Amino acid sequence: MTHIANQSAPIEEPSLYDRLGGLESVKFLAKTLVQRAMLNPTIGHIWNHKTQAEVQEEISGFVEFLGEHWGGPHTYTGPDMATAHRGMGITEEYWTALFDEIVTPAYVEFNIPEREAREVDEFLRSFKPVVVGSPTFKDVLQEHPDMDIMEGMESVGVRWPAAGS
Ligand code: HEM
Repeated sequence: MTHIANQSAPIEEPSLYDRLGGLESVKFLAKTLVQRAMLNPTIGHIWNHKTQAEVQEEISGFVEFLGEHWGGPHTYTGPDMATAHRGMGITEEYWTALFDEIVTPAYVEFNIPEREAREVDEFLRSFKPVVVGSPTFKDVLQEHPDMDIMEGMESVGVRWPAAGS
């Protein structure tokens, strides 16, 4: 008598990526969130001077980023989140608008089950310390008109996120 029947591989939980519905769902989520962010009265201005290509690239990068973290077949090659948002001037108010007016309502509207919605929400919110609080790069320059732009805000002592945060 063998025990082969008991030795089957443990059943692997499907990834968040698959539970959300795979590539089409993640793409839809990424493009809808960015589209609504651009149209939002509180944060839309951040995209005022973005070109079509820049916005399209941002969405592709967002899909790669979410796909990689959520267990999909993606590799994100863009900048880390602090670098991507440093100098953008994202405030607490903008963050609240993003979640209260765009992200949270989307869970209900797109019938994302409670467990998946919670995982998506925890994931997105975990980036708050490296998305919120940077001054705009132009504000830093105006305060330090002789700053070497290529050396960045760090060169005039503006460190964001602050070390250890
Ligand atoms: C109010 C909050 C936010 C605003 C206004 C915002 C805005 C932006 C903008 C305008 C870009 C494009 C940068 C560029 O063209 O160089 C960008 C990049 C990006 N954002 Fe956000 N963002 C916010 C929050 C978040 C959150 C919570 C995440 C989740 C992790 C996120 C993920 C990304 C990613 C992955 C990119 C890089 C895409 C790439 O370069 O490949 N953002 N964000």
